[in-house]
Amino acid sequence: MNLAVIGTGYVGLVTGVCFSDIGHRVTCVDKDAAKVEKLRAGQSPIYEPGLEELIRKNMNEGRLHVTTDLESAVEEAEIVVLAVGTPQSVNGEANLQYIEQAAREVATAMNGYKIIVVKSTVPVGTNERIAARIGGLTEHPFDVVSVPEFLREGSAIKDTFHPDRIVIGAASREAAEKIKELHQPLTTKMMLTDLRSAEMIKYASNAFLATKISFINEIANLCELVGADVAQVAQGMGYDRRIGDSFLNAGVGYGGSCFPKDTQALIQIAGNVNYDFKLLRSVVEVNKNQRFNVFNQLVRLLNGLHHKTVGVWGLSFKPNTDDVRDAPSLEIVGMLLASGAKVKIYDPVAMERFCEMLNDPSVICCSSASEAASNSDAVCLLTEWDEFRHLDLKHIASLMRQPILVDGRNVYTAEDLNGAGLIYRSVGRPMLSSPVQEEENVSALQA
Ligand SMILES: NC(=O)c1ccc[n+]([C@@H]2O[C@H](COP(=O)([O-])OP(=O)(O)OC[C@H]3O[C@@H](n4cnc5c(N)ncnc54)[C@H](O)[C@@H]3O)[C@@H](O)[C@H]2O)c1
Ligand SMILES: O=c1ccn([C@@H]2O[C@H](COP(=O)(O)OP(=O)(O)O[C@H]3O[C@H](CO)[C@@H](O)[C@H](O)[C@H]3O)[C@@H](O)[C@H]2O)c(=O)[nH]1
Repeated sequence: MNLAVIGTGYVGLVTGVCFSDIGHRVTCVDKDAAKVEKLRAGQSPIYEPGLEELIRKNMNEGRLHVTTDLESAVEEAEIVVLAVGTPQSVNGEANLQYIEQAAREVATAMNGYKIIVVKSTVPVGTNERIAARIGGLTEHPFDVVSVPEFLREGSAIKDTFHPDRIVIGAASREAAEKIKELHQPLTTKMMLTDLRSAEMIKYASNAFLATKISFINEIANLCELVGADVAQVAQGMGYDRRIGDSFLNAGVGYGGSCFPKDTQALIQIAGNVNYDFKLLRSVVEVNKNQRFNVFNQLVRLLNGLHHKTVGVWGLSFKPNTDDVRDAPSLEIVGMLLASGAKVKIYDPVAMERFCEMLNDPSVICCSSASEAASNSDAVCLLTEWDEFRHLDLKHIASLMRQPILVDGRNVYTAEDLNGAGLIYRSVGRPMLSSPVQEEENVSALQA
């Protein structure tokens, strides 16, 4: 089949690559000419393990094309996939200007029947509105089908080639069956539903996962007060198949381009029909506060931050991506700088994007975790990149002015810390900080 994919962000690009890899002819369209040029040179505009290789393979084999020419791509396609951004507006609602613009452009480029697949995350009722808009601009027949995307950044390829499920929302049974056929090589776990339910499934899924994270973060905060270990608690809970063991990692809270904006958007969707989604409002509030925990620990341990040097390990909102959209690191580094600390940052891939987004020249960029720790009064770990798991902590402690490590992602075990000489704090695991050992570490420091 011939597909046009509009938007080459995470979703558009990975979708385009996936469908070309299973044998379709795909043209990815983006209005950002620099992105298109980069892609044409075989370079991925985003860091995602395995993506660049797949882009090159499918381009070389002639199935994947990239262009800024939306009109020609739509003319040639039987299926047009909309995968443009739906960022957060100032009032929390999803900003639909890009999807509306893309729908208008697709409508005016149509030259015959098309199935228009909406993969962008859009509020309930949007697919119907898009259909009405397109219908007002073209004489040609078409169907709009909602196929929400569930991929995770950092594991986007695996999630797309082996999805847990494909949700297909449509008013036309025929169009839904066509889209089902398209996904058949990827999975048999497909659900056909109406447009509004498909739109709601996406928001409800993200809101539920965000709820799990805020729940375990609250349990972590409680564990600290009562002397229990949240990692043990999560493990014990996870054995219950009704609960499941995923999304129970306590830490600095969720970030990224999806959970923060989609939880806010669902609160707004509810608000628009006079429903107060109390639970979700609390989830968001708990998440906001969770980012302060690491900061407060540093203030306590260092007796204030003025003229102190703090190393920061990990900046992307999660490992295996260079995405820093709504990353907890942005807020935490901002607070450290505002409190008068000197901040030394390190991330294996997200340095450039982070610095662009933070836009504060006083931050010190380092090329390794040990460089960020050198002569620092404390280090805080904000993203659990694999390379941080394999550091020689004793050596790290020896480089620091004060051997203080605040682990915002519960990366290290008691065994890792044994003999490292660190004053260590994590999230909801008070048992890991042995007061006797720490007193010895502090005395050694004062001597
Ligand atoms: N990022 C994720 O992991 C993820 C996962 C699931 C769902 N989603 C949803 O998918 C959608 C896309 O997210 P993203 O992160 O891939 O987007 P993004 O914002 O990173 O990229 C969107 C791209 O679309 C392009 N674009 C915008 N309007 C265009 C137009 N009229 N013509 C051509 N190109 C146009 C932009 O230039 C940009 O490159 C959002 O609704 C998001 O909520 C994202
Ligand atoms: O136990 C956990 C799991 C995740 N996180 C954090 O939650 C955020 C989101 O992580 P994850 O869900 O793995 O990444 P995303 O790429 O944002 O993917 C989410 O958002 C996408 C966009 O809507 C959806 O498609 C995915 O299904 C959904 O998992 C990150 O900051 C993680 O650090 C935790 O703090 N604890």
